[in-house]
Amino acid sequence: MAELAPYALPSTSMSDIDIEAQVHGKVTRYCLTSTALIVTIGNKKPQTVPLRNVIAASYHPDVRLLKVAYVLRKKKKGPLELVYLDGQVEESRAEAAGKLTKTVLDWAYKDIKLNRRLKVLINPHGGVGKAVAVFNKLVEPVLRTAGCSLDVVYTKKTGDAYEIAKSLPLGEFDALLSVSGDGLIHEVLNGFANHAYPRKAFQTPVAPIPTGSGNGLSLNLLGIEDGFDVVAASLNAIKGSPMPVDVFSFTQNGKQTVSFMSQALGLMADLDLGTEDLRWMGDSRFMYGLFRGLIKFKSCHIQLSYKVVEQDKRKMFDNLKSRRSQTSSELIPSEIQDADSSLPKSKVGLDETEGWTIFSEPLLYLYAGKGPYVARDFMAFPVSLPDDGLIDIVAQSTTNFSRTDVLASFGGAPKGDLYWNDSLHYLKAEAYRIKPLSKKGYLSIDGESYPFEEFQVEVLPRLATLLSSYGYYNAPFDDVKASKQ
Ligand SMILES: Nc1ncnc2c1ncn2[C@@H]1O[C@H](COP(=O)(O)OP(=O)(O)OP(=O)(O)O)[C@@H](O)[C@H]1O
Repeated sequence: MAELAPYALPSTSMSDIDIEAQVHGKVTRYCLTSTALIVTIGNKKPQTVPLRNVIAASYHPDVRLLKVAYVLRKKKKGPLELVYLDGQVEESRAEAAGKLTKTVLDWAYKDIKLNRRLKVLINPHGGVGKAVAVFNKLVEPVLRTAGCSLDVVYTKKTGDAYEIAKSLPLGEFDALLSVSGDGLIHEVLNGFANHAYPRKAFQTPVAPIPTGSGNGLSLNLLGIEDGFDVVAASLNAIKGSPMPVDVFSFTQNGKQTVSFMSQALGLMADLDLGTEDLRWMGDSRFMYGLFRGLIKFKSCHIQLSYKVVEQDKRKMFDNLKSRRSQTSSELIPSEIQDADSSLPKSKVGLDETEGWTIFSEPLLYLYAGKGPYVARDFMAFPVSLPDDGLIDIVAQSTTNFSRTDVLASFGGAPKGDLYWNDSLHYLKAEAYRIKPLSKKGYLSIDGESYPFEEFQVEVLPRLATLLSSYGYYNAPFDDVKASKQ
């Protein structure tokens, strides 16, 4: 997990909040520092629990019971696990125990609302079909221990999540959790777009709990180490801060849909939609699809045109670095007023041509979207920013480019190395258009299949809200590659 900024804590006398309790007959020592609770059980090695990982702390004077709960990685590369410690405190330390739990709770939830009210949608059939068991065993205990109230709905079919989001009572929930892959989130955001108060609906922070096959959104928010860790995702649901993000307006045959992650054609759509029958492989199916597609090495017959804003790779890389140095307080979403509650109007006409560029090289694939990771093995948009008002477009030309080159450069795909490849056109645009030049092909929108027909995509700046523990996408992009430029 990347380093989170330590909380700025009030000064206090540390000796007052360093106490002992009997936990299952073992003397357990709790010592609060400015960034962590250090717990030493018996003669064991002390556990350093970052305050962000503490989810509950209480003292019950009638039975002199000190209760602390946190999530911790017990093994270096293992998942986060929920730990409860209920300890008996000596009478002489009762006051100190009360003070310890109050201080721990104040600091562990600094600027974060306690007891969040969560709407939870669970797709029992997402990914490898284990969402219900995972929720019951790993997610619900963490959320309940943190005192969250849960309104849980199991989706029964495609469209349920859309309907729920469309009529979500606003103001009743602090966040919406999607125990699913990215497909259900696509439905939720489209439900918000069709809500009676769309802008306000979009202010409901969404937090993914990754139980799908790709889980790109979770990877982008939590990073490669924690992106598939449902306990890390639960911690983000409890403690993450609202982060405004751009989404896209996708218009096809006069119908507007919201896309939040990616649009893919050519090889990149084949490896997603062409591998639906291989869901049992988990996210390895994407790599399998990639190799299968590279063996075929089919050109993608489309006309791409765009309204470009930036295509200097070095500049886009520098912008990424400077965005990461901003503090999260500079990124607080602005309140939407009632009067401004309709969806933003399209600024780009469908027949507008001024300021548009037509890309003329033959393409292996076109990939456009937001959020660096599209899968665990593939950082497709390494310089993507959550709220720059632009869409990142990757156009992989087949000119001067061989199958061997592609395979070689895909070795570094998890770290975004392809970005620096000269035959890969990477640009940021306000909008783009696709005209298919052949009859057959796949079009993937956020991993879902759409007709292989003409469409236009435009950015809807900072419309949606996600919960984030970082305030940016947690996808470190290699500086070493940049310095080679
Ligand atoms: N009970 C259900 N039975 C079948 N399909 C469902 C059900 N509930 C929702 N769906 C549909 O399943 C689709 C995929 O769901 P989800 O996003 O959870 O997983 P996934 O597609 O495996 O993961 P990823 O999108 O990460 O590849 C959603 O688009 C949704 O419409």
